[in-house]
Amino acid sequence: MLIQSSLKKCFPLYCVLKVPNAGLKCASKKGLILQSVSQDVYQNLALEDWIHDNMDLENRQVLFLWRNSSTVVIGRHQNPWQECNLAFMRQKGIKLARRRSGGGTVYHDPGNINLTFFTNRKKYERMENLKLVVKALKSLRPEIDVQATDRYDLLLNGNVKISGTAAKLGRTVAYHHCTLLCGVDKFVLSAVLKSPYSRIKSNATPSVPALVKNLFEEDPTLTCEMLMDAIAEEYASHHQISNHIVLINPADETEFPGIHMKARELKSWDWLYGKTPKFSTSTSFNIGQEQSCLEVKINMEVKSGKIETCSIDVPQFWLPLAMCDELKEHLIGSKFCPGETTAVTTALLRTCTDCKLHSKWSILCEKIVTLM
Ligand SMILES: Nc1ncnc2c1ncn2[C@@H]1O[C@H](COP(=O)(O)OC(=O)CCCC[C@@H]2CCSS2)[C@@H](O)[C@H]1O
Repeated sequence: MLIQSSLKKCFPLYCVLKVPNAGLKCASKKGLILQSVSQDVYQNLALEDWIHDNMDLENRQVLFLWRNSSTVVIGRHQNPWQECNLAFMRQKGIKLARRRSGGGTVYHDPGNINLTFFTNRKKYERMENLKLVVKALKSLRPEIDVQATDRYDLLLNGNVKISGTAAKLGRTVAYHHCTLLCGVDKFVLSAVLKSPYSRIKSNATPSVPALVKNLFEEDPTLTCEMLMDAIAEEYASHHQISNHIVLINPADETEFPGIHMKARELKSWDWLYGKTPKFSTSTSFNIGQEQSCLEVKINMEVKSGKIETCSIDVPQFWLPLAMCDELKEHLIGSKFCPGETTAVTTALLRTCTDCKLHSKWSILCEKIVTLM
């Protein structure tokens, strides 16, 4: 429920008030607490970018609170094929996002809160931010056992992770963002973070898997709203600023000029997949041949998300070398993705009039698509 800012006077100092967008212009010069009304990961990441690029963070600190619909968020230098189950995500409508900060892969849904702490470079202090979150949790549930680790995770009861951290350091400004697992779907979390590809070689940053727990499992009476409000209150009190949470809509181009373009870039194939560090993948599978089995080996090198080299090793008596070469030639230069590969191989299959060879080529093409 939105409360008019004129009601502010009626509330005690650190009771959180929520005001719509208009509050941004007249907001405190020293510090600001923003909360997104959108659960679209690309819009929210675009808003992070927008704040980073456009707001005066030299003399002002900003806390941004946001949640997303089902999404896997990979780090800036990661390989999505290596980190998650893309086929499962496509099937379930789970989004993929690549953030601008480094680090590992996490799963978001509305049961996960994200907190972004913007400061100037000098004031960038991840441990201080995490201590603030712990203090907020303790203000709600004094008995809760949450501690920050030296890799800036938050652990519950000393052994299960409830928060992961990443950061982006600019020349003059910086942000630290972290998650807070409140009530995410843990079955989906573990299913999406399991990659089906075991044979990818790359220098991409690997994630550090951990046992996770939701805060709601510890205390089912907590809610995301309660937790966000408690963190906002603690932030306001710590920075001695107004306890208003300004509700903002990252889809509002008038308020945030240029934000649509930022969101479009974050959603693009070139950013999501094309930014993957170069990798190679190898696979082998068997094809039933009358009473026996034939082994097929495929190796590919993928650069900027596109197939750079490709080798397909099948016995020549099964498929003539020339046909293998033709398939390879068509694949090289195309995107390492099921859509484009299906289009390429379908066009190629149309050129084959020999029924038997067509079906063999087709088996091969189908297998290649499942690799993606
Ligand atoms: N939502 C969430 N929160 C905490 N931990 C998680 C989550 N999802 C998965 N995991 C666990 O963390 C590891 C990966 O840990 P790892 O340490 O490799 O990576 C991170 O923690 C990155 C945190 C990024 C935070 C950003 C803040 C705003 S946008 S995303 C994964 O394999 C799971 O075991």
